[in-house]
Amino acid sequence: MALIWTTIIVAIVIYMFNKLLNIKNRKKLPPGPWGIPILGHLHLIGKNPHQDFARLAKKYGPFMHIQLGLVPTIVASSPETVEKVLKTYDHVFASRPHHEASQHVCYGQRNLIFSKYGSYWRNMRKLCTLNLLSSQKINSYQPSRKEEVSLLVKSIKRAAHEHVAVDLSANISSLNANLSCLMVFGKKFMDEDLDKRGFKSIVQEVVHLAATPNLGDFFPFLGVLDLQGITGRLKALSKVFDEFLEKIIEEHVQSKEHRETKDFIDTMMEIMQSGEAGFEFDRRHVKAVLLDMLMASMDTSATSVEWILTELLRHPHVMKKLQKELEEVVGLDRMVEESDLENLNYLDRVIKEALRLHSAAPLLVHESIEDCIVDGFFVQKGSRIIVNVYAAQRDTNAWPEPDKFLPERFVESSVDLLGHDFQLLPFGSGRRSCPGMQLGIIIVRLMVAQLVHCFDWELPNGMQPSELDMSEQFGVVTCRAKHLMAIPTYRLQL
Ligand code: HEM
Repeated sequence: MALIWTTIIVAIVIYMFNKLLNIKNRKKLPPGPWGIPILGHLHLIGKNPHQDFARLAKKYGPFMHIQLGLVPTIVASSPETVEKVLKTYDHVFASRPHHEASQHVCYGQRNLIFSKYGSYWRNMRKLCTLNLLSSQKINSYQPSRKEEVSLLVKSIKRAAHEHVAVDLSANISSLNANLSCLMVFGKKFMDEDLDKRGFKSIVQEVVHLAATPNLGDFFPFLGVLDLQGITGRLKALSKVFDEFLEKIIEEHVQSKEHRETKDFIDTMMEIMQSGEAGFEFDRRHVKAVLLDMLMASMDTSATSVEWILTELLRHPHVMKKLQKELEEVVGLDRMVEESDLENLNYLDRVIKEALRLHSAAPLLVHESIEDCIVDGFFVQKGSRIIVNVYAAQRDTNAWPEPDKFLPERFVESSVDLLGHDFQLLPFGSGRRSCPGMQLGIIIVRLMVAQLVHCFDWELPNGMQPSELDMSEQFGVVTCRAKHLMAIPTYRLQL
């Protein structure tokens, strides 16, 4: 108890000291709501922070200042202010804040996703882009994508035969987990392989804990106390992961088998053993990046596909139009091939529009590495910089009727998904944008095209499209709160 009181008193003293400093320096901060001592604005943030920030931005503007505990925070919410953050001042805002979870799970923030901006991040990003995520590497996994998607279609075909509803969310997530494991480890993992709780549930627990607001992230001196017990759980999980990764790396090292398609472990271990990385690169770095690739690829693609299918089920006329395009380009006597994807223009529009409404990562979290002035407003070094993708992608100046699902809005538009346009950023933009974008787009296109081409879909229990629950569950990725269920009918003639 005495410890907690001491902590609270120290927090109050630091808070008052910061306040006094700010008053003395009289720097003009961006507009924002009044906060309360110690907490700042933490109490204004609920289960869906992207929606809470968007509501606040309507009142205080698209470049807003808030205080999350002891951390000064800027939230950019319009395409114009997002451009300032991710383009004009990208060199200042390209770092990441302290992240208690990745300190423990990702070998002291040695991974790419959470590493601070600097030479280590630059070297690691280059290494991953060139060796793991190049076009050549992505193409080398084409056969396993084809095989895994065909297996999913076969299993759904059985459900179609019995005319029963399938859990699309679970199936999509399982397929993505398999694709990621094949790419990273060279094999799929059964549930019991990682721990008796199961591979997927362990990964999901880490992802969930990583997204849970940790007091240590907002009051750094509270980190060691672990008042919420999150750090303890993360340390236990990181031990499970570490043993798992050690075991599988060892299997790779011992294996004399020549593998035609090298998985990420083969590639990373080769680089480590050759000593050619050109920067400190040992087993901890290999393991941190392997975890990155697993976590970054599994849920982002799955969530994107889940939301795209949700919107198609809510808008049957769009589903029909997409099926018509697939019939014209592919025909009904074969399945979609990756080479067909570039000819599917309507598919492209459907995907853009669904990711505009449901970005897997609605908030991008960066950190400022130095003091700077943006449009006359002071941004302090060490500020957390939040890009509210959700708000920018629904900005009324950029998007007429922003809440409506209208793939046709892209007919005359040159806006793409690649981060050139600050009103559509599902993969981010600038230095910290997604290096797995090309792979992510292929997987999403392929899965949506295949599921819509092979099957007609109807909602179970006579549910009307307008009755579909659209609640979101915010996290490292923001997925559907409830699993998507639908009844398939097979439609190909083969
Ligand atoms: C549809 C699928 C995907 C989506 C929507 C997505 C989205 C994103 C977003 C929004 C970011 C953060 C940008 C920022 O903070 O400014 C990101 C970062 C990242 N993504 Fe993806 N991603 C996807 C697939 C993938 C895949 C397949 C991989 C690798 C196998 C990957 C690897 C990464 C990595 C390593 C980062 C961190 C980059 C850095 O901090 O420098 N992503 N992704």
